[in-house]
Amino acid sequence: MGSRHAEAMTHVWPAYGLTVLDGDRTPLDLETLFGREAPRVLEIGFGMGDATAEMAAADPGRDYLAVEVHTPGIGNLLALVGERGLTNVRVAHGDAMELVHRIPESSLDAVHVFFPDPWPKARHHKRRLIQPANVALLRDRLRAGGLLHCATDWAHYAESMAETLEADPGLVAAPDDEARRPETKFERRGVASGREIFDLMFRRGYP
Ligand SMILES: C[S@@+](CC[C@H](N)C(=O)[O-])C[C@H]1O[C@@H](n2cnc3c(N)ncnc32)[C@H](O)[C@@H]1O
Repeated sequence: MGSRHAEAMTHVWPAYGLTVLDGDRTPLDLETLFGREAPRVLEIGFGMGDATAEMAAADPGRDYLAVEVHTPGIGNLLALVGERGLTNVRVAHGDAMELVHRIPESSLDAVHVFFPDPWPKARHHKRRLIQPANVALLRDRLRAGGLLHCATDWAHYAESMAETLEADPGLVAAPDDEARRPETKFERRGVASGREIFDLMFRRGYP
């Protein structure tokens, strides 16, 4: 771990970090976690977190709960949060779906899943994040009208995402929404390899 990350783990993690333990189902009190009442965005698998920090800095009226399993990414986002003085980001270390179980229903304004691991081999598709049971859980955590925004540079995953999202009975396609997000690190890699970028946006329907 570099000194920048070590410093962030010492000084930023205690205030803004959250460890996700497998099997822990204690409901999260988001108002206490963020210290205010505001619309909330969940970002799943933020990688190194540069895009997350950029979005949170440009969007101070909303709170960002960002979850990642990769330790260097945790250190980097914490360092960015400290350096940029961001008070609207909380950094969760652990499995995203374990965290989702702890988020109250109808409490999120948006869920971002940007460039999740594509698991291209057919025998690994079951490891993909965007699959029916996970989508149902994510949709329940959104408020009515809340946005589920997925992006990928893998055409086959985009097709399977579209099928899964369209099949969910509580989601409505939002084709006219603008894909407003910074370019991410994995997106840059995909573009450099000549791959097309797909943004899929769905909103939770009103009951
Ligand atoms: C392909 S990278 C994309 C990172 C970033 N969103 C970007 O676009 O640059 C996928 C990320 O998801 C993280 N990830 C995979 N499974 C996860 C899980 N179950 N919970 C949290 N993060 C996960 C990985 O560690 C990795 O950093």
